Amino acid sequence: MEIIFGRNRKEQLEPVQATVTGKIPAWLQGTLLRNGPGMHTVGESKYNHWFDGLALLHSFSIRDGEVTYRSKYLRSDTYNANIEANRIVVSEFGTMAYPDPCKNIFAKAFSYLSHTIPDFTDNCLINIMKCGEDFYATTETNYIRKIDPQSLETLEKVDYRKYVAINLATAHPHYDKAGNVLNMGTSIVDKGKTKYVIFKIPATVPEAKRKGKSPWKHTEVFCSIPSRSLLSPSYYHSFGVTENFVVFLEQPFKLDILKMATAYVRGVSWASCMSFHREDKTYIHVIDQRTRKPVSTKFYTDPMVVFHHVNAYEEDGYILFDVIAYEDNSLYQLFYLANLNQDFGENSRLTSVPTLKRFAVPLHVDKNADVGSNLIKVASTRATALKEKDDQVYCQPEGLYEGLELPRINYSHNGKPYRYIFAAEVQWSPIPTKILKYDILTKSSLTWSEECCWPAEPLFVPTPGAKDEDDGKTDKEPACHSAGNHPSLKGTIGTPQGRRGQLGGLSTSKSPCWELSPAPADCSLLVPIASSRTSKTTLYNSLGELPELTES
Ligand SMILES: CC1=C(/C=C/C(C)=C/C=C/C(C)=C/C=O)C(C)(C)CCC1
Ligand SMILES: [Fe+2]
Repeated sequence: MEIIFGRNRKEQLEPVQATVTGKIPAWLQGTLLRNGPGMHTVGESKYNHWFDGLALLHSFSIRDGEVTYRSKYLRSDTYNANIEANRIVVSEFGTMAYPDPCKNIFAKAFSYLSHTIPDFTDNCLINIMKCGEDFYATTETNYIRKIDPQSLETLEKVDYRKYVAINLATAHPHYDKAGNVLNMGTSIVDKGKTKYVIFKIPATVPEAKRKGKSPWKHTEVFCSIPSRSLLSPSYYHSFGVTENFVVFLEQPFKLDILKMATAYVRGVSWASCMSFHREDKTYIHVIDQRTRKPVSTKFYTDPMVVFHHVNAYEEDGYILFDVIAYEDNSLYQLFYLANLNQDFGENSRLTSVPTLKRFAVPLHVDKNADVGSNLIKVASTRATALKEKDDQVYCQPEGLYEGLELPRINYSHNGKPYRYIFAAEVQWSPIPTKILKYDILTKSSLTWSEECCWPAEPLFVPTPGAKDEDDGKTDKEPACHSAGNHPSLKGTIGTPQGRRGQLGGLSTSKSPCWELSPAPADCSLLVPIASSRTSKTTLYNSLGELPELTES
């Protein structure tokens, strides 16, 4: 089987009716929005990395047991400039581009250097964020783009920097019950300091307070944590929250700001300005949401690379938090299109397997505890936290499961005790073949797979009125499709099958990106993301589009 990555996708502007196999519960009404790279070549020019591709928005509208699919490219300034020039003119994660065809790099470089940090892309391909009633396509730069969730049209561009001093922000915010957004970003060399900023975007602002101003004006800095280094802040893709705390990992996967400031002149990509420092530690910052200050104990663990926090919660004076950890940054390396397209089998092997790890952090450290003693006294985990000198605590995680990524949970348990993780199973290859349900309590797991199916990030939607954490199926409705009939994988949702083997998939969002509908948008459906009996299958993964697979 030949696997072709980075082939440009056509947008599907008119909604098409999907073929539904099985039966979708009648109460399932809503739209699943997904985002990801869809175009990797513009004219003769090609992006280098899969994360560079131009954002393609997808929607799956489910109503009365039927599904319609549509897709549309995000009309970002980046997209428009590229299309107009018929070549890539805006730099992305793995591709440095030159707007001036004569490559008059010096004039350009001066203007960049005078700002230290260049103007980044607004190609928001990673996720969809909900702020109040509004939806935004997001990436990890300072720009996000409002979108119309029905028509998938691109609306205004929001520059975070106007409201909070950050240059980068995560695409995995958290949401509280009221829908307020909690996110983190990095402020680079601003007034001589580099710091990580936690900020809150209110879901709504009363008109009296708002006085006609944009609700963004009410974005509030919650806390900021100084970076250990002015010129090499950590890269992070997500963070954890509990009811009272925020957990932030300052990991030794870092951005080199000096390299970034000169990348344009040197003709290298942003990705080349990131490196893993395996000799360094990973610092675990715990921020008390009530005082808005980091706790004073210095927690740390061994070097690792984490993209996805799964969940975190408080138990008996401890914080337990779960992440998918790697031993290095090989994941990013793997997604270079050159690696993906050539000899896929060998070049696409991860050098470290993504592993679910549980950490435990004590909230009260007994000053008199012996140096070397384990401060973790909860029976539920084998994770340890060893007391050291000078208020330092060395945390060692408990390894729970190897070979999973794109984790999701029942979001009503976000920040709270929980038991189940839904994820894509990935062993040594970045292309998942199974959906996994992992039970943290019994340490047992269930998987679903089917021939010619490459699942994306699963999404758990609870049954309306569900009591059990993993109740995502109504007894009145049969589960859909073959996978849905698996009694124990109930509640996991893939994306409905579309026409001619076109299937949807993936969203990296941590919150339910369902919108609209007076009926509850909850769902308990498991449909394979990609299941086609035709010889051509188009898939989307958690980043969006997966490659086209052609059977030979
Ligand atoms: C453009 C740009 C960036 C883009 C990063 C991207 C696009 C990351 C995607 C990560 C994903 C999808 C991870 C999945 O686990 C940086 C490096 C933040 C900073 C410089 C400018
Ligand atoms: Fe992600």
